[in-house]
Parts: sequence; C-alpha cells; structure tokens
Amino acid sequence: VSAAEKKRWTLNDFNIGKPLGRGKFGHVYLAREKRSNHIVALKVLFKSQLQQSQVEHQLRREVEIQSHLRHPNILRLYGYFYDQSRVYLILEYAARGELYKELQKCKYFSERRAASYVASLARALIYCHGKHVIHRDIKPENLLIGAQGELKIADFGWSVHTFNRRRTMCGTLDYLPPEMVESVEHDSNVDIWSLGILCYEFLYGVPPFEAEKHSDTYRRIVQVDLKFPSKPIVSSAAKDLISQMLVKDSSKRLPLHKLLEHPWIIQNVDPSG
Ligand SMILES: Cn1ncc2ncnc(NCCc3cnc(NC(=O)Nc4cccc(C(F)(F)F)c4)s3)c21
Repeated sequence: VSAAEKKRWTLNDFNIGKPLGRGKFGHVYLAREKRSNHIVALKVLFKSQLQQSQVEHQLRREVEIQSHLRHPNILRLYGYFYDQSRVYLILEYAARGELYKELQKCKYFSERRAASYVASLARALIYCHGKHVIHRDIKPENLLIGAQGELKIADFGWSVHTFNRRRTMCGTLDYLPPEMVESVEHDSNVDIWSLGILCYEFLYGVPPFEAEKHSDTYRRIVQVDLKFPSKPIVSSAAKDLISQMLVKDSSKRLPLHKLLEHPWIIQNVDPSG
C-alpha cells in the first residue's frame, strides 16, 4: 500500500471547503490536505446512522475493495479515518460534479456523448470484473465527471467480491436486473443490465421501466417490458445495443468486451477513448 493508505489521518490534516453534495448517510465537502495542498473530497458519515442501518460491514468492504482498484474511470478512495462520532472517506475530487445533474440539465445526451460514457463505463466494469468485483449499483447518482469531462464510477458501497452475493433492497429498483429483483443468484452480468438501463436513460432522459408504483416497475423489469419512445429520435444501432443488454437471461446479455466492438460504439466514440 502507498504511504497515503498507511498514514493515520485526522480532521486537522485538512482545510474544509464548500459542501459538494449530501447523501443518505452524510455530506461531502471539498477539502485540501494541508501538507501536500492536495484537493480531495471528504465524505463525512455519522457512526450512529451506519450502526442504525447495520451497514458498517459494507463500508469496510467498500474501503477494502476500493483500496485495490486503480482505473481512470473509477473514483479513487484514498483512505479513511474516524473520530468519536463520524467516519471520514478521503476521496478523489471530481471537478465537474454529478452526472445526474448534467443529465437533468440537458434532458438527454447526444448519441456521441452517451456512447463515450457507455464505453468508459464498460472499460471500468471490465477492469472490475477482471478483479472479481461487481459494482451492483450503477446508476446516474453514482457517476461523477472529472476535470476533463471523463466519467468516474463512485460509491462502491454496494459492490462485492463475486464469491458472496447477498443484497438487501434499498433505493430505487429502476436499475436492478430481473435476477436481483427476484433475489436469485446473480453475477457480474448484473452490471451489464444496469449499463443497458443507463444507456437508455442517457439517450431518452428516463430509465426504461419507470412506473408510478414500485410494483409496476418490478413487473416491467421481470417482463423486460422494453419500449422505445418515438421522441427523441434515436438510431437503430443504439436500440440494438440496448436490446442486447436488457435480456432477462443474464448469460445471454452482450458481454462487455463485445459491447466495445458494437457498431454504435465504433461509430460514436473516437478511438482515443
Ligand atoms: C458530489 N461530488 N461532487 C464532486 C465530487 N467529487 C468526489 N466525490 C463526490 N461525492 C462523493 C462520491 C462518493 C464516492 N464514494 C462514496 N462512498 C460512499 O458513500 N460509501 C458509503 C456511504 C455510506 C454508507 C456506505 C455503506 F456502509 F453502506 F457501505 C457506504 S460516495 C463529489
């Protein structure tokens, strides 16, 4: 491990800046490490809330998993520390913020922009799966944008090493594949499904199985009730890719390395990546 991971950090090592966002378990602040002047994001979690929700083991797993991941499209977790009442995550700072805010602002992305994000995510997931890590929570809220506009997957709070596969339900169902909403065995193909959901949402501005009630979303997912609106106009190549990812039988979903060779990706992503 690098020196950064071994050191015992304290709040005194940082100047705290503006709030960057607030999540379910705590807030995120811009911060600067005093000695190196290195800019980071500091996520502050309340121990009481973590204990209440019995997620401490998940946090430990996230820190463990993240300490081994190094990829340009995965937000770094440099380390953590805690005091009497809080746990602090020292995170890479993504200067252009949250992707979902960008999606809300643009309503939906151009095919080129959507394809470049999907290709980056596919490369990051190929890397994770190569290390037997599945993220399991790929959704716009967990995607950030770096200073050069590059996409960063964040929040491995739900990730697991693929030998243990438990998951309790929380948050939106929209991105869950059939095998997870039916809580049967699942593997890294769950991330292919979620990437297909994301690709649809990048192009149409809404996830494909959205419905008023949870029960309707649940039914639309397990029936793979996939419909493409007539507006905005989306290429048949994009629809073909989405249709090959949102397949109920997880073993029949388009493998991520094949996704990178799909015509829609080739036509819309310049080779420099
Ligand atoms: C908003 N924003 N703008 C710029 C920017 N730059 C960097 N980061 C930002 N935001 C923080 C992104 C995160 C990365 N990793 C996270 N990890 C996490 O939140 N883990 C976590 C929390 C609570 C409970 C659990 C548990 F126990 F359930 F596992 C796990 S959050 C930024």
